[in-house]
Amino acid sequence: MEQYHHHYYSSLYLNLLLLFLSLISLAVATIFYKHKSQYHRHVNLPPGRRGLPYVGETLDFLSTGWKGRPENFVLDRVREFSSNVFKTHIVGKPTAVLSGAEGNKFVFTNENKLFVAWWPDSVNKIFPFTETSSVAEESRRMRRLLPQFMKPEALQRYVGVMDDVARRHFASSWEGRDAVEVFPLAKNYTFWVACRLFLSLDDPERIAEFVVPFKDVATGIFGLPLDLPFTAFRRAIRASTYIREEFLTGIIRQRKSELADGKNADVAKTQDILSFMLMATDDNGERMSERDIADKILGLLIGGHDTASSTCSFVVKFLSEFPRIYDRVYEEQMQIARCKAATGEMLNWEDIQKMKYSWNVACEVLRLVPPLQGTFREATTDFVFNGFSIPKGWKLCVYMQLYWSVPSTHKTEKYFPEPEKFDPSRFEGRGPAPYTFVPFGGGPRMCPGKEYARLEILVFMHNLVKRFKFEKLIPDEKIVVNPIAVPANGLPVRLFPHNA
Ligand code: HEM
Repeated sequence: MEQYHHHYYSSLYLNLLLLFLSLISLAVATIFYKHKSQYHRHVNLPPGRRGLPYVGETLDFLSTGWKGRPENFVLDRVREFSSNVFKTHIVGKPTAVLSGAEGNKFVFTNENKLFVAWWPDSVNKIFPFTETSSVAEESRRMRRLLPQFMKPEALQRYVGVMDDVARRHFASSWEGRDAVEVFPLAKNYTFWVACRLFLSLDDPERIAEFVVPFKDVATGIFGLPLDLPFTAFRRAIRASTYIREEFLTGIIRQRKSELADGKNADVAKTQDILSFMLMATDDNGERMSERDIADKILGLLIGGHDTASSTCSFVVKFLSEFPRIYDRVYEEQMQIARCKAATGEMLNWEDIQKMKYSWNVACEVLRLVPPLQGTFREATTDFVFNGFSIPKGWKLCVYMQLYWSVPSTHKTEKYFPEPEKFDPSRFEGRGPAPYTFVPFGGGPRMCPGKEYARLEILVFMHNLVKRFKFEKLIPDEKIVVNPIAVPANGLPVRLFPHNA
């Protein structure tokens, strides 16, 4: 009996051992096969480097931005590999960087077929909505909400409101001063416009309290996602919570009760984005939660005021460097201003249509100092771009603002003659070639705030040149990109009022 048991157990052990060994070899074979097939499937990955373990080439990527030449990260590699797509490892993931007009065209025309919206983890931690939903879904929801707010009738209405804010902003922060720091003031202006149009908030002191936390959020978004004390990232997470809980929730609740009581006589309030979000319903007839509204408005306030304030500031920089261009902008704006002088009437939609030269100047500013250098996507399927395989799951960094490309001829080609020269006439006539000038992106995901931004930049230019000439106080002030292009020292200028 004992012998039987012994025999029984030893053969059981032997069988188990054999089973175990065959499972292991099966697993090894599967992994090997998978790896091999993956390797073969993606044998033609784009050229490029992985960089250091974990951080990859992230530090290189960020430091070129801190030095004010973010394009160098891309440009150096485009030149080194003679390719307008290369692989790298930034934001903690394997990434393919696409650039040039070919890259732009490919991304704008294959949106949602080959890739979807994606943001680095750092963005997801600062905007916590993505814990319960995906970036792609939230982006779709935002895009469904915005057209109502950005439709032509609404935009036409905003011109006068923007002019009213600009007049009060210039009167309180520029007039009567010998010198100002332009960038913080431009931010106050665009933030005030956003608070007024999104939330019907019009008290400059209350608005000013929140300028700093908003700055902290914006600075932390694309930095290193190190959640440690004293890092910009930790500050951004705190600031985001503070803004949503201290600032937005109170405003949302108050409006909700006003709407419920029906005591909202103020027409502007019923037409702002907050009322719109409170009343909107999704496909199932459900209203948005307070938290959801706070998240969306935070995103809009960040995206909507930081970018445009960068452009307003660089308009001042370039106008001070090119007096002839300043004179032409001045002439154009004064023709409009003179018609209004007698009545004090606000700017309107027709006036904006007359600001053609001024808009060419702003476009040239957007070309030379684009507020956003690029954007991200995630590949939802394997695909091929310019002969190179991009595997499913890889992140794409679309570097939209590179005027250099390496077409199949391997010859570096320029889209803009003398690309470093400030020349607004490039935008006259037919303007730049398709897919070369895309500061607002393109295709289905093009910036929904483009027209709104155009209006607020032009209204700013009108109010600026109507009042002052100016001179830079730091002649060779650097530009830093962190993550939005800004003047390193805030752009201090001396003011010369026209009516002095
Ligand atoms: C000079 C000013 C601005 C510039 C240069 C700019 C540029 C851009 C760019 C390049 C994108 C990314 C497109 C993509 O991923 O393909 C974007 C997206 C976006 N922008 Fe703007 N923008 C500006 C102003 C504004 C304003 C004023 C608002 C709101 C009022 C706004 C709202 C948005 C939103 C909500 C998105 C995300 C769209 C999505 O997820 O599909 N932007 N913008």
